[in-house]
Amino acid sequence: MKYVIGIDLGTSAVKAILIDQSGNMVMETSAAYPLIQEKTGYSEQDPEDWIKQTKKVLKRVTRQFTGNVEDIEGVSFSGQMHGLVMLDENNQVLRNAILWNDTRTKSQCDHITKLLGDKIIEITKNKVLEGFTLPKILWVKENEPQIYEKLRVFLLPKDYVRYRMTGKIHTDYSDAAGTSLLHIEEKKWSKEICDLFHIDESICPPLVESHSFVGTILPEFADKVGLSQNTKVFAGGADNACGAVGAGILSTNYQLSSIGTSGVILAYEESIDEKADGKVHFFNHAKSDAFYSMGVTLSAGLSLSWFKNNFFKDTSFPKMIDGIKDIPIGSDGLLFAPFLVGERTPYSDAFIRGSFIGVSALHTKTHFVRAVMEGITFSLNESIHLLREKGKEIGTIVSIGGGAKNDLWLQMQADIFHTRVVSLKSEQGPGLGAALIAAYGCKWFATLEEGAEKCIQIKSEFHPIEENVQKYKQLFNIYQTVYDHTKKISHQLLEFRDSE
Ligand SMILES: Nc1ncnc2c1ncn2[C@@H]1O[C@H](COP(=O)(O)OP(=O)(O)O)[C@@H](O)[C@H]1O
Ligand SMILES: O=C(CO)[C@@H](O)[C@H](O)COP(=O)(O)O
Repeated sequence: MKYVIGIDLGTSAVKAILIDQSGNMVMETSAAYPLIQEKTGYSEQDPEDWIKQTKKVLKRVTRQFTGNVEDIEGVSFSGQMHGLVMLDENNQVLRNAILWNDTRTKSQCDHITKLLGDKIIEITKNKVLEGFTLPKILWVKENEPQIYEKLRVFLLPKDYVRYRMTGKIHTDYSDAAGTSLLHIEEKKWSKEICDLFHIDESICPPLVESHSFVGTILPEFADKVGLSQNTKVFAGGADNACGAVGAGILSTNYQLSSIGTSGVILAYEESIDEKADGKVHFFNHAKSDAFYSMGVTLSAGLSLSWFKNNFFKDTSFPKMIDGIKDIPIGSDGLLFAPFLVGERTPYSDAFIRGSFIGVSALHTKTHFVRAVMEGITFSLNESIHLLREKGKEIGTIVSIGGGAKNDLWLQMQADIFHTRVVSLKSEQGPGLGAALIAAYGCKWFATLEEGAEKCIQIKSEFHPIEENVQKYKQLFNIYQTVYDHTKKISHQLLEFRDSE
């Protein structure tokens, strides 16, 4: 029996899964690392933490593995998108990685948008947002010129881990798509954008397909983690693209809802969107020459973890959530907007902040838990709303990520999204997607679709309950007015805080 490993470099943790050639999930393990938030709006990680924890999960896999490690034929990656890792001429890391949820780059985004105008959407099919990579590069150029001077190549997070494993430098199209530097249709780094911002194109890593074989494991790395040096390494993809592969979003029949640190609603696209307007993201898929549209809630799982860490520290997620059964839909008039770190879809506003509205003397801590979960799901529903407006038919939604572990939340998704929602045997969509990419690279399957068919198993399904749907529709209409009503107050509060 042969095996492959999928490594998902998430924001909160790295997860590794081992699958066998029959499509069974043999092992699943994870190791966490911290976020470094030196100032408000900043979000960084030390790439060395990724390496340490990736080695730890791989060691765990090989220690528990009862077969011959030579039979672990391939490895591939899924990674948090957009993060900037800067390497010098000796491929040494120059500074902490600046992550997708870091919002320090407002002025760089304004500058890019001013200089490029409509061209940014024409070339990259997306607006430029604070989280994307190009504005981060420009921020370092302006604010840390001594570091920028030494920059020889930048990588996305999972590409750096793969580099340390293989000694080879690449990125794949699905991750490159989130940099604001890729010509999405031509699948080339945009010379026009590089030239306009005086960026040497040589800092952009060589581009490959997600299933491309990029090398084998360096002897020292292999020894350390117990893998064979012959294990083949395949490029992998952006976590949302891999999540889509791991959830079988390889045709227009299914859409994806992912509640990780961020939240995502994603729809498969067969061809380039000639009419992309930047309201939702449009990126290259990890499946060759396919694409996807996606809306992002910046603080989805993060909102619930934030709430738990502050108010339910010693309670588990299942126990904390269980109480919401006894709270009615709408949390007795309490509404939450999950803008803890700004919001992407549909507002693209790094400075909006979250709010609880309607707090009254009858509300308990558990009302707040329900309100947080409802607010996150309403935010995701804004992306569904935009996709429906674009003419997308929302059929069955496959729910993945930490949020898919809870049946009450899955039912809430079905009721708010007003569609059938299914959960999978493993909610680790991106890790499974990475494993499927490795398996496809190893030629276990003729297509990714065939692999998905064999490996993805539905666990349970949830149908909208009409009475709930109607109540949530009313509430969603109210939710949609929160941004406009709180924008000015939010911005004033940030000004006040920053003037202190
Ligand atoms: N048992 C659970 N039920 C519901 N939500 C959960 C549960 N466990 C974790 N979560 C949510 O899932 C999020 C983590 O999801 P995950 O997919 O692991 O994130 P990432 O890939 O960003 O590291 C947490 O922030 C938390 O809000
Ligand atoms: O910025 C985006 C997508 O554009 C995020 O979805 C990141 O890719 C991080 O993902 P998680 O760690 O939340 O899975």
